[in-house]
This record gives sequence, C-alpha cells and structure tokens, in this order.
Amino acid sequence: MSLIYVSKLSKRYGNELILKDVNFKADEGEIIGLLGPNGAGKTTFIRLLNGVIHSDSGTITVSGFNPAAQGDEVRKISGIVTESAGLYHQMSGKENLEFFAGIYKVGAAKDQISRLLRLFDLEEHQAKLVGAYSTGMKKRLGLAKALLHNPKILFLDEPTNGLDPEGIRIVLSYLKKYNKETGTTILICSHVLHQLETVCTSFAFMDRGTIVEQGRLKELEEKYIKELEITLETPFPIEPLHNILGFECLRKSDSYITIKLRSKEDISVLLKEILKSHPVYSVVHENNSLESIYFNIREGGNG
Ligand SMILES: Nc1ncnc2c1ncn2[C@@H]1O[C@H](COP(=O)(O)OP(=O)(O)OP(=O)(O)O)[C@@H](O)[C@H]1O
Repeated sequence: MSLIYVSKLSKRYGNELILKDVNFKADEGEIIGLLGPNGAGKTTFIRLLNGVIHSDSGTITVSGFNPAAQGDEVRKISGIVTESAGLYHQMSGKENLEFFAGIYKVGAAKDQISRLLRLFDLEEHQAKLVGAYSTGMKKRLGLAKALLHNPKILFLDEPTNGLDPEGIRIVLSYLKKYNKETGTTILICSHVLHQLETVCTSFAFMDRGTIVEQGRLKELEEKYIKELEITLETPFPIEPLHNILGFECLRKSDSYITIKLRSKEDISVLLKEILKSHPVYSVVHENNSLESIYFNIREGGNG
C-alpha cells in the first residue's frame, strides 16, 4: 500500500476552488517532485497532507492516518520545511535545535542534534546566532530541525529558494544522501524543474489545482517524448546525412548538428553511418529532460 494516498481531494478558499479532484500516491522511500507553476496549489496540497488545513471533500491517508482527524499522528511521523522555516534568529543554531527537540520531545536529543549538525555541515557554526547565518545555512538548519524526530516523511516547500547554484547543489545532495541512508520518503515542491531531475525518483505535475500526471521519469519519457532530438559534435557535412538517411536536420553550426530522430534505434543507425567517414566527439540527447515533458503535459499532448 502507498505511504501517501490521495483520492478526489478538493479544497476551497471562499468561493474559489483551489484544488479539484486531486489524485496522488507516493510509495515508501521515494523522492517525489511536485511540480507546477506559481499558484497551481502545491503549498495548499502540502498543508492538507500535513493536517494544517482541512479539505472540503476527498480522501487523504498518510501512513494510515487521516490528517484532518489525526493531525498530531501525522506530524509525529512527518517533518515539514516551508519558506520561513520558523527558526529563532536570536538563538544559535544549536540552541534552536535544542529548543525544538524539547518541544517535539525527542528522545536522546543530544546525539540526534550532534548527528544532524554534522550531517548538514553546521558543526563549526553551531554557536553562531541564526540571525547571522547565510541563506544556505538557514535552509540546512531548517532541514535539520524538520528531521529532529526522525520522520518517515519529509515535506519540503521550495527548499532551494534564495540559494546560489552551489547552495542548491549542496542542499539537494544532502537530501539525496539522507534519503539513501534512512529511506525517508521526501516530497519536494518546486517550479525549478532542472534542479529536481537528478534528485527525484518520481514526479507529479500540478496545474490549476489538479494533478495532471504522475510517474517515474522513464515512464513519462516513453509517454510524452515521441521524437528524439540529438546534437552531435562532428565535422560530418549535413547534406548527405539529410539525403541519405532521411533524418531532419534542425540546426547546424560549425561543429554541431541537431537532428530529429524517430526512435532510439535511429541513434545507432545514424552514428554507424557518420563514423564510416567522420569522427563524432559527443552526443547529447536534447529533449528528454523534465522540462520537455513538463511543457508537453501543459500543452496537453502526449507526444
Ligand atoms: N489562505 C488562503 N486564502 C485564500 N486563498 C489562498 C490561501 N492560500 C492560498 N490561496 C490561493 O490558492 C491558490 C494556490 O496557492 P498555493 O500557494 O497553494 O500555490 P503554489 O502552487 O504553492 O504556488 P507557488 O509556487 O507560488 O508557491 C492561489 O490562487 C492562492 O492565491
């Protein structure tokens, strides 16, 4: 059975229907990317899963609990990191963790705090006031805070907002490492697609209050990417390629050619032909990215 299971979920704010007929599921140990444009309803969805707000209709089960009726149970087994992270700036990093460990009644808090400070590279900054932390350090401390009670599920709302590329890489690699070590299920909301591509094991796409597609990258690629575009670094002249093999050339510069292919099998046919007379220095698959899939889904096509 899925760890998180959602069926026909709807939520209104006043007269506005914010979420409609949302179906979703997440298996244990997955890192799921919840993707969608601003205002799609991602934050509202996470708040419903965490029992902070209640739905108007539909079913939610989080590890067997109904968040609306058993919010405390859900929060015992889940951690959440939102934009603000709820840290106290006038306390040090370590004092923040000690304070929240007290609230969450974390057993063996001292060991757990040391472990998390180490895991998130905050040991040498533990005595510094959080007000003097960089954005990246605050994000990492926010994660440590959410993980104090060893949750089974971690909800992250835009965890990389405000970080520079290096900070983004660090936070995402910590998450991946943590998931691998502990098997914690992680749901990450974001509208920055390329960041999640290498981190998530599956993806859910939210658009105008509903989840329009969910699956693993491979499944989504098979469904939505029907024509391949590859770019080759090769001095091969384009005309013979186009004429002999009948492939459509989309772009050509001095040393690169971008070509449209019908299937993966065409890649070896093409390479074999080119390699008869010219070298190939690199091959890049252009349109199998999450971004291509995302736009295909938003345009309502499957290929
Ligand atoms: N407390 C609230 N009262 C009224 N409307 C709300 C409330 N919270 C959210 N909304 C509305 O619900 C819609 C979805 O908002 P939500 O924050 O869930 O989207 P999101 O996908 O997380 O967007 P973003 O990527 O910008 O964070 C928006 O139209 C928003 O204005």
